[in-house]
Amino acid sequence: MDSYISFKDRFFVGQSVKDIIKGYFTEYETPKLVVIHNAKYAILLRIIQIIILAYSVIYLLIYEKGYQKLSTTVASSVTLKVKGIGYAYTSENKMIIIDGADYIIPPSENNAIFIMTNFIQTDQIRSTCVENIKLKEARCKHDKDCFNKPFTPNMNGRWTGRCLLSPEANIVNGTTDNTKTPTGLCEYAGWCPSEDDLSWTMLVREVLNFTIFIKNFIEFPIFHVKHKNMVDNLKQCIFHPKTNKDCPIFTIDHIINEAEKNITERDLMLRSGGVIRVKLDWDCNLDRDLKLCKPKYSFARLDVPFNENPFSIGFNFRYATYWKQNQKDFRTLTKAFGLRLIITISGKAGKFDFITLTLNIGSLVGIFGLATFLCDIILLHLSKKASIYRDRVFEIVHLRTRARSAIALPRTFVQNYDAEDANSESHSETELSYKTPETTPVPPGKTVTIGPVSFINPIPSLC
Ligand SMILES: Nc1ncnc2c1ncn2[C@@H]1O[C@H](COP(=O)(O)OP(=O)(O)OP(=O)(O)O)[C@@H](O)[C@H]1O
Repeated sequence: MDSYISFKDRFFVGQSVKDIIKGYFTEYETPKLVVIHNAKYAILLRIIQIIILAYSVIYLLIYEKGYQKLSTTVASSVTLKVKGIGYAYTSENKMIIIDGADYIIPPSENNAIFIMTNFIQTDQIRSTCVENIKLKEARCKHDKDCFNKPFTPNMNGRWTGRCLLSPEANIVNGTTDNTKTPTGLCEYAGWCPSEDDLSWTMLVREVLNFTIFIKNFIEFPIFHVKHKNMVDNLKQCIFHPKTNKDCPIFTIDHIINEAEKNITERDLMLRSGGVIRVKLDWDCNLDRDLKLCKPKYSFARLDVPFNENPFSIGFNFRYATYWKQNQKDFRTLTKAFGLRLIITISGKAGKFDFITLTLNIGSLVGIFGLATFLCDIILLHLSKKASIYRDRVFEIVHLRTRARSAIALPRTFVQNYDAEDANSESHSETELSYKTPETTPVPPGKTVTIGPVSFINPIPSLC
């Protein structure tokens, strides 16, 4: 019995494979079109088609430059140079002049620059001295208070274990408190005296008038195009958003105003430092003259505003310069506050490309088919006589009684049939009409013969 079934199965499988192969070489499928004679739906279809056509051609092809090959890969180099003379007053009210070599630290950086706008300088020598009064852990009454103390991040040297009585340590709210046992401060060995950042800070004046030259070279490697942000006949200039847009030299005032609109915040940025992002955005149409391709400059503040009371405000760092005198080591410790400008370059370029154009036109033709799809949905599901249209569009094929049920209705029948409203619409061939593919739900792999026509496995329909 089993062997009989397996033989039968094998026979049918073999037969099916044979049918498929035979069908593959003797016939092919082509979609059948149904002409819908109905002015209302035909007009709706044409309107949708016109909208799609206008959107595709005007927006996608022309406005979005669908005919161009795009590249966002850009190789770039930036050099920055700041010029301007500033000045500051020392604690002795002496004016000192500060130039570019003083306030640009370090002299050169990659895609960034630091401009010192405020600083604290402390001349120091290697020695032993009293700890900074700001350090609570350094307060002591006896030497043992300073011995074997754990490390604290703000200590200025290695503690020697001695407690130095210090009148400063008894000052509370600006007055000396003589009621309590006099307290002292621990002694440390290291660079003395310690820096006092509550003391005199030297604000660099005239910073807002400093100018920064942003020199940018770019390349779009895909198109082998090189370009720069300087026009050929560039003369000494200062950037102005309306009158001098091509000038790559900006005042610090312009940059800080663009990056921060609040005047108090701007003032604090000059005192405590800040970080500003400078963005050069290139958008080049390589089908036009390369000279027309210019970057857009934008400035934004990156550090947290002071009014949000962040854990760490502004931007600062310390550095030291060393010298020797009478065989003794000296250094000047500088705590520098200032503006750090970070430059970012982004860009895209487009150039006419036949392959891109062909591919985009292909996609647009695909989108065009959306009009018929939308009309079909309305006609077959939302219209009053949807069931009548559905009967005409979808053929139901009964395989077992194929002679009776597998009917492909003749075209004359379709033409004579009043689909929507026999009184209001005629069926002449000149009437507005559109075509929709007709589909027949037949189980996959089955061959259906209707009169002289055979077909295999049609694509499943909307039904
Ligand atoms: N920050 C700036 N503000 C105004 N002009 C600047 C600035 N940086 C450079 N320049 C001017 O732009 C021109 C080109 O500068 P570049 O640095 O390429 O040449 P340079 O001869 O090395 O400049 P310089 O010796 O004056 O620093 C020079 O005339 C220079 O003075």
